Amino acid sequence: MFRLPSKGVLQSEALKKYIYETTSYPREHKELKNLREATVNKYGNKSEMSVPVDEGQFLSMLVKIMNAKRTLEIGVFTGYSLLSTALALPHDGQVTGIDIDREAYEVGLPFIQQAGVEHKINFIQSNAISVLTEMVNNQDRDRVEYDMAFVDADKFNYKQYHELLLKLVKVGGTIAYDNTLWFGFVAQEEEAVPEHLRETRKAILEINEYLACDPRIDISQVSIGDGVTLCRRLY
Ligand SMILES: C[S@@+](CC[C@H](N)C(=O)[O-])C[C@H]1O[C@@H](n2cnc3c(N)ncnc32)[C@H](O)[C@@H]1O
Repeated sequence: MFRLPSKGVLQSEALKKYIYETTSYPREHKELKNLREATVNKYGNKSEMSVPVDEGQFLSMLVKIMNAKRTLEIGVFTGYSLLSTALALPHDGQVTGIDIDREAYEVGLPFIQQAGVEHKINFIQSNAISVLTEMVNNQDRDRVEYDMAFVDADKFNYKQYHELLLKLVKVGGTIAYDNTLWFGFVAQEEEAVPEHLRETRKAILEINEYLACDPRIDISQVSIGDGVTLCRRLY
């Protein structure tokens, strides 16, 4: 009798390679490819902090499906997800990207400029918690509501980001949290997890539980990249 392969097989490196080669790489924007290669050249292994090419396309699709016009990004690095978003936004759309590290953003900036979308980007070099807190405090004055937010920064602050973003993203809008499957280690016993990944895994397990119990949102866990949790604000 035919039996379906186990989930482990479905998420293998071979399958990832198949997805990249058949769907992702052929449709990757030239400047995203250039930015990705420049990031690898400059940062080596650390370049793995960038969202992978299929996740960039997923974000782009989300922006388009939602007809998003104003979005937030927490954690920019060299800008792979930022450029994916900016390319997907309409001409008068804007993504506000927040990161403490301007140097990394400047590695990606020439490719953003070459792609002709710099005008859609508002980069803020700062700690994201203080920027978001200020945005919430100035909300009456600024009256800006965001359609979408993508969170890809310090995992220990995800709960705080969630509380702030629920005040900034409009009802019906989406908040996407990256890395919520943490290399698959969320599903393993602590002893099986390399020691340097345990603390972050614990923070991710906590936020996953927190989000799963939150009645203010619809939720969907997506197994793309390192896991993306999609939350839709209900009220
Ligand atoms: C995983 S990387 C982001 C990758 C990016 N989304 C991409 O596709 O290239 C995480 C980024 O979060 C930034 N970061 C960490 N903690 C932060 C904080 N408290 N406020 C702002 N940025 C922060 C780091 O400087 C780093 O660039």
